[in-house]
Amino acid sequence: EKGSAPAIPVDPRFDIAYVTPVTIGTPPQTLYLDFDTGSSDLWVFSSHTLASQVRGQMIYSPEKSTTAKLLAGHTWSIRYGDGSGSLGNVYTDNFTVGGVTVTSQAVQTAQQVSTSFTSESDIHGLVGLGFSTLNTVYPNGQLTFFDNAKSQLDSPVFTADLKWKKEGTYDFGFIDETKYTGEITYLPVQTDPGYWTFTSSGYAVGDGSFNQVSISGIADTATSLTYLPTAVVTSYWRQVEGAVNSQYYGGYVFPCSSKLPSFTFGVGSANITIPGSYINYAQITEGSPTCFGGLQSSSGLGINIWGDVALKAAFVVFNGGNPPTIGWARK
Ligand SMILES: O=C(Nc1ccc(Cl)cn1)C(=O)N1CCCC1
Repeated sequence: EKGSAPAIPVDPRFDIAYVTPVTIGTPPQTLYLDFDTGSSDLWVFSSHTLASQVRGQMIYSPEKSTTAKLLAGHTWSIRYGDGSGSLGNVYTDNFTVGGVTVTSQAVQTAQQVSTSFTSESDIHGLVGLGFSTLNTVYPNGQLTFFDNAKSQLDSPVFTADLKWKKEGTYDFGFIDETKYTGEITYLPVQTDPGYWTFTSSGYAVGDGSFNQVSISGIADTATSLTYLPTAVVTSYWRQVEGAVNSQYYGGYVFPCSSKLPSFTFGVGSANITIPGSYINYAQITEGSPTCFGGLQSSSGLGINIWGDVALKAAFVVFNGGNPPTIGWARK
């Protein structure tokens, strides 16, 4: 089996996130979910979510699905790197993405969600695509959609072709050669504790010289920006006149009129170049001459994160084979 589904930018003014249509249950209920390689819970806004915390989201109602089964005695609770979170209980039901169906997928129904989820009406939940070891369901951890689907896929892979302010694609079970140029460079993945963790071989700012330095980080499709070591980020923003690391705004801001340099990162002996335009993330407020950078320091996170700002510059293969690897190609 194989399948494809669109990755639609939420608020295409600045690619906050990407959502993908899925159907759950019988008859099928359609929701738009944020596919997240940085976590491993599949949770949705539901008929169980506090009414005061639902603001326009589509919801999954298990009581309207003839194939839904309560996973009795199971609960979940998750906290993300930006401080947002959700919690609730668990059903199993049929779950379909791009024509690939998993029967009896654990679908975590939210009873509570934090304010940032309530205020984002275009995101109706998340599909975790990290390793199942990260799943928060208690007392028995559940498998991700990808882990459940893997055995029925033509190849145990999924790919991410995210795009700048445009609709991209998630493919399952195959590698679409038309989506990239040149070769795919595969790197080893550290699967402990459960992220797609790989080591980049270095970086260059604009047309500058390449700095060979190992940067271990996670590929995270649900993190909007990219967070790298302070030394790397400082050397980037030093090239932008008027850029400052603002305590007030919580990161590097710069004059929106700036022409930003590109940022190149190494993947083995190859490299990926993020155009400067992708690093101009957004005006700090509507109409402001000050913009917020898409490349920020990871100090304080304890982890480097290659988020959407980096991922959308590449075609990325998440290979769930034995051993798992991650592939990068230019496009
Ligand atoms: O919070 C996240 N990433 C993240 C991590 C660190 C920092 Cl500073 C900011 N963001 C993340 O992946 N998600 C998934 C759903 C909502 C947020």
